[in-house]
Amino acid sequence: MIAETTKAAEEAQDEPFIVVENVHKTYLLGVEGVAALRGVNLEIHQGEFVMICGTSGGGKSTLLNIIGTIDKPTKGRITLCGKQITPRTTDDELATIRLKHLGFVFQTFNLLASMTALENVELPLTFRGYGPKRRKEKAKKLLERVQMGDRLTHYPSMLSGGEQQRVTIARALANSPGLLLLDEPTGDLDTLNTNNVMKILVDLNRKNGITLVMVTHDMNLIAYASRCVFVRDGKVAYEKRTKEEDRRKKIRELEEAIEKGQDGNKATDNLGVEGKEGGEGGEEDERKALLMKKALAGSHSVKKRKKKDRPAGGVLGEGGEGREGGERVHSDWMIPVCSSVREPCDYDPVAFCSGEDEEGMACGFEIVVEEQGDTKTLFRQFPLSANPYSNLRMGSIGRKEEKVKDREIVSVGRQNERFLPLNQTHHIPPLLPNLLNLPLLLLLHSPYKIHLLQARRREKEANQTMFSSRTKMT
Ligand SMILES: Nc1ncnc2c1ncn2[C@@H]1O[C@H](COP(=O)(O)OP(=O)(O)OP(=O)(O)O)[C@@H](O)[C@H]1O
Repeated sequence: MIAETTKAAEEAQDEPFIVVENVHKTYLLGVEGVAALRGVNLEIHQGEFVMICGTSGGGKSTLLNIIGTIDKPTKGRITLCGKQITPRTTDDELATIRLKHLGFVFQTFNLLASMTALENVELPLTFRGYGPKRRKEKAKKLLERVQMGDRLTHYPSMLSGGEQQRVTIARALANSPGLLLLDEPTGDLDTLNTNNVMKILVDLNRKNGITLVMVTHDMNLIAYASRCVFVRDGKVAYEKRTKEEDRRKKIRELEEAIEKGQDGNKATDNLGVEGKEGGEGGEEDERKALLMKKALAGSHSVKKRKKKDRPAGGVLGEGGEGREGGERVHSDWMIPVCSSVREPCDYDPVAFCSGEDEEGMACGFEIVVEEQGDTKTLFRQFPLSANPYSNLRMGSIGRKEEKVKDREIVSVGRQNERFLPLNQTHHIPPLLPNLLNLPLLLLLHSPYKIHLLQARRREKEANQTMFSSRTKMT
């Protein structure tokens, strides 16, 4: 009996964790479309660390997004954790798979600038209904796991790129995923930070048994993985396994490099702000307040983004407002959310409500969802003292009206308006650069059904087309 059980367990282990069968993906663009994947076949087993490499534009990110269910194949089949995914799989089913099994890490850190490291990690736990005490404890543990226990109250702008990426990894681990999908997680990092991130990933794989699939351009990294899959012209060109002894050697070298590197770099690692946990000191508080104001105003440094010129995964717009080369850059992507009064919803809508203070500075937001006919505030954050509704630009919840008095929302109750129309969403990018990550986070972490509209390149075009374009690119 025991022998049989063991055999069954071994066979289960032998079952591939991810099966990609003849997967095609064509993006609808122009008359012909873009064939990003043209018949990919791939199997990945539990506990593997697989890198996806290959030429630029070859289809790596598309493949990763399809494995991660944030994009759907045009043709072909994916089996993920024993569940078959086809073009007919519903968004609800996909959300459940993501919530149960998957964690995501992207090249750009996607942290919310107005929230501390701890709060950023708490966010997915909030979406999942954890109470404040429980989620704080869990978020703290996750941050300690990525060696960020001494940066809990730091805002993203106070953290180095590598530290921000570690916070993102902690956030991706919030739902205890069996599979972590990473799209060039070290693409924006220097060597020291790349080493730190790689060490964490290797440990997650080897010590915690988490399966990793990572897209990278960096050929120096591939020996950390057990296998590398090379993708070219929308197909798997070839695969290469790393010899276990080579892998061990590479990891040993990594550990040595970290030991040597960290001593010399610690002081400059976080913009000179040493981790003073919960510091009462006036100077520290002032510095934090200033950095936070800057972050909210979108003036924190935004690194050049490799994929700036197209929406990530074909689903979400990237961009936002920031400074590049000292210039203020406005996003030309729409924030792809919300339903409209003009078009009745056939899904649970999500609205963003945001406000700005007298100086026009973004100061808060909330997310409202509708559940069985009732609206409910899922998340609310008004970190600055100004009245966030003094100049309401966007959103508003159904059958309810909100007023703000002394920083607290005191009443609710407006009739006949569910949400502000979509044509007002173009106010958002200049208003809340910070918010651009929210649709992505909601998509990845919330159990709510969210219907994302394809981001449109130009506002003008978007204003004309958004009401009719409800569907994602498939
Ligand atoms: N949303 C989109 N709309 C239209 N075409 C897209 C979209 N996303 C990707 N593509 C196209 O699909 C092809 C594959 O893109 P993908 O991002 O998967 O490649 P990649 O191998 O990850 O590239 P890179 O290494 O440069 O990041 C490219 O030709 C790209 O231009």
